[in-house]
This record gives sequence, C-alpha cells and structure tokens, in this order.
Amino acid sequence: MDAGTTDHVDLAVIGSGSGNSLVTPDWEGKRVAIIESGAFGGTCLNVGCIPTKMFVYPAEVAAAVREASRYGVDAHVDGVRWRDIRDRVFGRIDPISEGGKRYRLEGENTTAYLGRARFTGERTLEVALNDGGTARVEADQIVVATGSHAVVPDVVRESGVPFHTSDTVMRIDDLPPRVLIIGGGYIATEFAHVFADLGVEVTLVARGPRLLRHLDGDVARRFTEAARTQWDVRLETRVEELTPSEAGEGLVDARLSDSTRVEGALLLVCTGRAPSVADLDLPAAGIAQHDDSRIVVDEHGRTSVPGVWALGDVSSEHQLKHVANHEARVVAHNLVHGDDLRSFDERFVPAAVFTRPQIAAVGATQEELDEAGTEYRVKVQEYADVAYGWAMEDTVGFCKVLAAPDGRLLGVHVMGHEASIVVQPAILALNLGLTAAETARGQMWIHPALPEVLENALLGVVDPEN
Ligand SMILES: Cc1cc2nc3c(=O)[nH]c(=O)nc-3n(C[C@H](O)[C@H](O)[C@H](O)COP(=O)(O)OP(=O)(O)OC[C@H]3O[C@@H](n4cnc5c(N)ncnc54)[C@H](O)[C@@H]3O)c2cc1C
Ligand SMILES: NC(=O)c1ccc[n+]([C@@H]2O[C@H](COP(=O)([O-])OP(=O)(O)OC[C@H]3O[C@@H](n4cnc5c(N)ncnc54)[C@H](O)[C@@H]3O)[C@@H](O)[C@H]2O)c1
Repeated sequence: MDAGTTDHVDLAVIGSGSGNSLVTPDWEGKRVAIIESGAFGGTCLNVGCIPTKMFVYPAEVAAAVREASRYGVDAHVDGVRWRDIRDRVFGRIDPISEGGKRYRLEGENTTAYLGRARFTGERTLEVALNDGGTARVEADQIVVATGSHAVVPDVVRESGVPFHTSDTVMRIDDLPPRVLIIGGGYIATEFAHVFADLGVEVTLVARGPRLLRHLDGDVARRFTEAARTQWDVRLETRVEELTPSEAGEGLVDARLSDSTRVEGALLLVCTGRAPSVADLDLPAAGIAQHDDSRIVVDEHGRTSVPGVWALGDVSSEHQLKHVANHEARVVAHNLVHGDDLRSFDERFVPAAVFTRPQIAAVGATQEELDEAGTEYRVKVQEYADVAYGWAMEDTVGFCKVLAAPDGRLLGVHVMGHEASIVVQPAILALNLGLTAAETARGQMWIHPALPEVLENALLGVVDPEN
C-alpha cells in the first residue's frame, strides 16, 4: 500500500474476533476495512474458548476411563498421544482462521489490513502492516474490538526463564512431567484439569485463600476442596524465585513463599488479562478510558468520540465471548440505525468454568446479596440427591438457588457434571423474570435427567420444608 495515500472507508473495524461479525448485509455496496494484527478470528477461535474446550474433552474422556471401575467397568488409559490431541485441535481451527482471513481479503466490499492499528485523529488510523509497510485509513465510523491479552507478573518477566501463557501452551510438542501454574482463576483451573487428567503432575500456586474466589463463596470453597484432591494446590502462596531447570529444556525450578521448591516444571502463567489498548494511541482520538484502561462505552457501545464504538474485552467488565457476541449484535444494529439505537442487556451474564468439577453460574452470589443488604432465601441441592446423581455415584456436585422472599430468582450456582447445561433453564428464567415456583412448575422436567437437581433446588427455595 502507498504510504502517501489515505484510504477512505465507511466502516473500519479494529480486531477480527467479535468485530468480524459486524460486516452484515447492511454493508453491501459500502467499503469496510477489517484491521487485524494477529491470527484472524481473535482469541476465542485461535487461543481461547474453542481450543481449550477441545483439550478439556479428551481430558474428561481420560478421567472417565480412570474412574470406570467404580461402575463395574474395568478399563485403563494405555497412553496419551499429546501430539494427536494437539493436532486434532489445530487441524480443525487453523484452516478456519485462514479461511476467514482469505474471505475478508478477497471480499467484494471488505479490505483486510493485516497489521497493527493506531489512532492518528478522531476517525483516522495508521496501520503498521505486518509486511513492513504503512497504511492510512479514514473512516466514517470505527469500531474498536481489540480484545485483551495475558498479563505476566514481574517475578516471571524479570527472571528471564522460559514460560507459557494460554497463547502458547496448547501448541507445545510434548507433555512435560510437571506443570507449575500461577493463578487461581478461570484459565488456571481449566488448564490444571486438562494437564492433570492427561497425566501431568500439576502444582497450582494462588495468592488468595481460595480458587475462583470471585464466584459464590460455597462454590469457591467446595471447588477448592475438590481441587486439592486432584492437584497440588498452594493457597496464599507466591512464586519468589524462578531459575532455568537442569531437568530439561524449557523447564524451570521455582522457590515458593511457603519455603518449598518445585523443580523441573513447565511454567504456565494465568494471572489475568488486560484490555489491548496500549498500541492504539487512544488519546490521539480523545477516547476516554476507565482507570483499568478499558475503553468507556455507554449502553449502546458508543465511546466518548462520535462515530467511534467499542465492544468486547477492550471495553466490557466481562471478559466472556458470549458477552462480546451480544455487544457485537447490538453495535451491528446501531452502526446503521443511528435514530433507533439498541442497548446492551447485561443484567444476567452467565458464565461457566470448564474445570473439574465443572462450574456454571448466573445472577448474584450470596456475598453480593449480603453486601447489598438484599433479603434472600437459599437452597442447596446435592447432585447425590437426584436419580441421575445416584447413577453417577456423585459426591461433589450441587446446585444452589438464591431467591427473593417473593420468589423472584436472584442467582443460581451449579458445580458438577455438565453444570453449564444444568444452569441454562435458570438463565432463561432470570431473563424472563420468572419466580422460582414458575420456573419449577411452569414446565415438566425430564425424568430422571440431571436438571432435576435444579428443579429440586427451585422447589426447595419456594418451600424450605421441601
Ligand atoms: C484461554 C482462554 C479461554 C477462554 N475460554 C472462554 C470460554 O470458554 N467462554 C467464554 O465465554 N470466554 C472464554 N474466554 C474469553 C473470550 O475468549 C474473550 O472474552 C473473547 O474472545 C473476546 O472477544 P473480543 O472480540 O473482545 O476480542 P478478541 O477475540 O481477542 O479479538 C481482538 C483482536 O484484535 C486484534 N488486535 C488487538 N490490537 C490490535 C491492533 N492495535 N490492531 C489490529 N488488531 C489488533 C487481536 O489480534 C485480536 O485478534 C477465554 C479466553 C482465554 C484466553
Ligand atoms: N470458561 C470461560 O468462560 C473462560 C475461560 C478462560 C478465561 N475466561 C476469561 O478470561 C479471563 C482471564 O482469565 P484468567 O484466569 O487469566 O483471569 P482470572 O481473573 O480468572 O484469574 C486471575 C488469577 O490470577 C491471580 N493473579 C493476578 N495477578 C497475579 C500476580 N501478580 N501474581 C499471582 N497471581 C496473580 C488472581 O488472584 C486470580 O487468581 C477470565 O476472567 C474470564 O473472563 C473465561
């Protein structure tokens, strides 16, 4: 591209994750620029939700085989072919990313700029192209959808030892004997599950007193107990020193604040993700940011600069793909209906953690209700109390329902087999404003399926004698 000229487009989208879905039929006959510096398709497709869950599934198959004898079926895991597991995942994903890029490069009304964008004015951008050139783009409207990136603490960066984040660890060639995971959140607990159930020794170091501590307190407490039976979990502990290990290339030795050492481990850093704004030069456009650097948007997705929108991890307080997708649908409408704007509806944002046991939740936690001084009733129902739980000999799963004294649902929290499926009727009920009684008795529940645990918890919150 000629460095001297400026391309004028109707819409420029920075980031090809959820941003890529903004090119709706409304833009036919108009010019759209998609600017992407990394792998096409963004985090979810390339290094996030989709590949991680494609690793979780084989880990669960291995775990099921190991536990089969409980049910009178004798079986054992003969081996884990990591490279085959890895290649199944990326053999599926990489062509989708590549195809998406080609589709935009060759699209009738789209131009894909493969490079890093920064603002030079309110609606002007400069793109440092990956091939070394520079492009200038002026747009009537711009959407910033640049997502987030892994944060790496100083103790790791400054040590100079080799380490992985979720961006790189799924592509390793061989399973290490041991993994040292720093962090106690979503990514840490999902990878602990994957590696441990594929036969790797896992040490997980978390600075807090519980894992997943932003979840409902009962869930965090019971999950932490379950995690300790599976992995070497060090709570209220920090990594103090890291050195390269003689045990093998790419491995580290660590000294922890509890005065113990972990030796010969692959180091996996899972300490949160920050909005990707550093390269954008937002002040050049006058785009306002929160203290944590997220872009400020209103309920329609508008930033402080007219004609500039933002969505997804770069602006949202929820770093979740279904939230980014929801925001993209709203912004896609608003870009072409300036006189009929739609709003984000994030009253009930559900989430699931695909760890072991699985966790899913929607609505308020008990701690949030206590803090707000909201009155509530609570019922905890064990998986072990319903027929499907008996079939599974389940000992850890439970469903917790929080409801207002008038029966309105406030929050539902599930830990156990397929929690993300069990919770879904509660997500619908909250969005429709149903009471616990309406949700429990407004439909038939398939017997003897696992969601009966939710049905019973709902009935229990209506009538504590139940
Ligand atoms: C390991 C992992 C597992 C996850 N699992 C789940 C899950 O199971 N369920 C769930 O709901 N969420 C999950 N998430 C979160 C989810 O992936 C994100 O919330 C979601 O992908 C964010 O989408 P986005 O469109 O905002 O950003 P992204 O998909 O990250 O897209 C942003 C794009 O912008 C590009 N970019 C950044 N800066 C620039 C620039 N200056 N110029 C040009 N391009 C730029 C980036 O390269 C990137 O491709 C997971 C995340 C991770 C890391
Ligand atoms: N299933 C899913 O939906 C899913 C899966 C993975 C990721 N995600 C999204 O991605 C986000 C990022 O995931 P994550 O696990 O990196 O973040 P997280 O916020 O869930 O957890 C970060 C963890 O790192 C710890 N930590 C932070 N700074 C630290 C430091 N300097 N030293 C030691 N520990 C430190 C925190 O105490 C916390 O335990 C999640 O919040 C979630 O929104 C979602």
